[in-house]
Amino acid sequence: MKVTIVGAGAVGASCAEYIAIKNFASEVVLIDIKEDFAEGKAMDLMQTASLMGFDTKITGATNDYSKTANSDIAVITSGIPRKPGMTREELIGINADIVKSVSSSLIEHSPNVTLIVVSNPMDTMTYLVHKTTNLPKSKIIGMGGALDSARFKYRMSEALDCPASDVEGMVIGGHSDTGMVPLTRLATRNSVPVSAFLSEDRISQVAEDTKVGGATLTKMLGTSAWYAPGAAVSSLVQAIANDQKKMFPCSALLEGEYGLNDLCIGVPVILGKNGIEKIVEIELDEAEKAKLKESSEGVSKTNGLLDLSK
Ligand SMILES: NC(=O)C1=CN([C@@H]2O[C@H](COP(=O)(O)OP(=O)(O)OC[C@H]3O[C@@H](n4cnc5c(N)ncnc54)[C@H](O)[C@@H]3O)[C@@H](O)[C@H]2O)C=CC1
Ligand SMILES: O=C([O-])CC(=O)C(=O)O
Repeated sequence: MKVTIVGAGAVGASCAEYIAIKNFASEVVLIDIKEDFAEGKAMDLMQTASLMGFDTKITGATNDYSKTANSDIAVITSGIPRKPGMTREELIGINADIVKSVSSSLIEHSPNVTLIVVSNPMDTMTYLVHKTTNLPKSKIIGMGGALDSARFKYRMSEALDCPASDVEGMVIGGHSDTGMVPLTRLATRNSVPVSAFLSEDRISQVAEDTKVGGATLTKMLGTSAWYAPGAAVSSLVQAIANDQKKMFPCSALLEGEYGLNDLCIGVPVILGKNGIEKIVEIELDEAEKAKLKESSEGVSKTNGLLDLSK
């Protein structure tokens, strides 16, 4: 199993580290445009192999896509992150050109690759890859919901004063400060609805904290987060690599599902060796449907800023 990660920055390197520690891939190639940067990150990570007990071979390359040839899975983290006070949508100008050229170079050397798009604004970058490549829709996956759901479980575990592993929950919708739809009605602690333990106000607070999870960390760190993003990507990569058939909310191209069309947005999908093997349509109540619709309008508005004629 060969995995390429484009962008050896904070998220890309964290993702490579978690993939290596989980020890399921034979090879990880890191690519960056900064001279020697990916090579340096790869060497640093390889010097942890004997300490952490993994056999994954990590190499780095500066913009040389021949090194990525025949990758099974590629992750796109190249681009700029936001600074405090910015929205993810403000990154579109620079990141769209980067994502377009990177996805085309990847596919040139790995025509059967499954792509995981991370660069922001992620739902729109995922849509851009659909519009500008010939990959089947099952092989273009946007990562956002897996991270947002992990943050939702973290916030819920804080409210419940329990380990996050006791909590089940999912966030669908756009990966943006206002567009996320945390499904509080369906969240449970060991199968018991969280409403059995928490007031409506406390549950709403968890949902609001979840939605601004990325912005909160960006304010604290001066740039956006990387550990949980890297871990979330590594879980998607592992689900595909090990054909796990696990369900994650991912940004997928919708063609009528949830009453939505011609956009990529976070919905539950089954991930296996063929990428997105199924889009799962769960029953939403009227309020959730309305929030997802509103979220989709925000994503479509950002998609409208893309120049698809180039
Ligand atoms: N979807 C999600 O849930 C998340 C998305 N992000 C996004 O991921 C992206 C990366 O974030 P960080 O790793 O923190 O940024 P970073 O600045 O640490 O790393 C980005 C790397 O991309 C490289 N790069 C730029 N243009 C390139 C090109 N054409 N080819 C190859 N490499 C190139 C840069 O040299 C840099 O090393 C940002 O757009 C950020 O907003 C970050 C966290 C979560
Ligand atoms: O907040 C950001 O800009 C990066 C990101 O998508 C996240 O951490 O959720």
